Amino acid sequence: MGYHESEHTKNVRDWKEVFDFLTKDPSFLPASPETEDDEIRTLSNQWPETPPQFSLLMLVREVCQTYAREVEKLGYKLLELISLSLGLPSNRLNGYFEDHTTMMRLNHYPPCPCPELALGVGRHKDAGALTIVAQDAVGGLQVRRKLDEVWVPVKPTPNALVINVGDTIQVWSNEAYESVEHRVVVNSERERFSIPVFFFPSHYVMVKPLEELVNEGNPPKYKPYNFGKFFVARNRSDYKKLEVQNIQISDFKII
Ligand SMILES: O=C(O)CCC(=O)C(=O)O
Ligand SMILES: [Fe+2]
Repeated sequence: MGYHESEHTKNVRDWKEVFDFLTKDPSFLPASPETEDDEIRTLSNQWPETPPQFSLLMLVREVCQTYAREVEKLGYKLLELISLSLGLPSNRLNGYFEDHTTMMRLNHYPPCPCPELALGVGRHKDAGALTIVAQDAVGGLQVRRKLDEVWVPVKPTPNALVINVGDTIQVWSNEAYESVEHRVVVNSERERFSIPVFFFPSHYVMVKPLEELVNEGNPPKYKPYNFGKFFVARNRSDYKKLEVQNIQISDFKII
């Protein structure tokens, strides 16, 4: 985990640079998406080793970690509210996050000379449970309206956070909640900053519709899948050809 500027969405380099760090260090993910490969990879943050005390670097690290801790509290609160809204005990989802792989990202989208030819982030759905995003006043985040497939801007609101429901909650809730498709457009004049915190469950969690929510009248809409394998496959497929569809939860849909 650290700085890089080579994120791709479907083999197109995103017009952005990022700094990523794990909120739980170390975290664990499968080494590969192959089901027969049970090797686990250890991920660690790459903070500078010994920054001088009271340096700007030290301050940035502290501010980032404090912010992440607070947003994590909010994330768990939201998971509790989602559980209650589904008629479940408030702590129903907590066990899935014991060895979570939650990550915070600092996004910088520089001005782009040809914004019509590039995207800050190509269209995608977030694979995890929830994403909590702080964005500045520039704008650029868009969600795809299901009704007519029009891209609708998510207007920046001062002092407000954007909450994205991810694929995992769509499956757990058996589609009571839906993961929204979104993207980020860039512009030629103003740089943009955003800070998403991605809530990812433990890599070994088998994601499937919660048993309490399914019955004869509402049968499970998804087959179980391993979160870590799904996540790694999703990241890998971002480097495949444009025509190749990313792995999606629809691949596990029971029709
Ligand atoms: O920059 C944003 O507003 C959101 C970025 C995003 O969707 C992502 O990194 O998954
Ligand atoms: Fe996203």
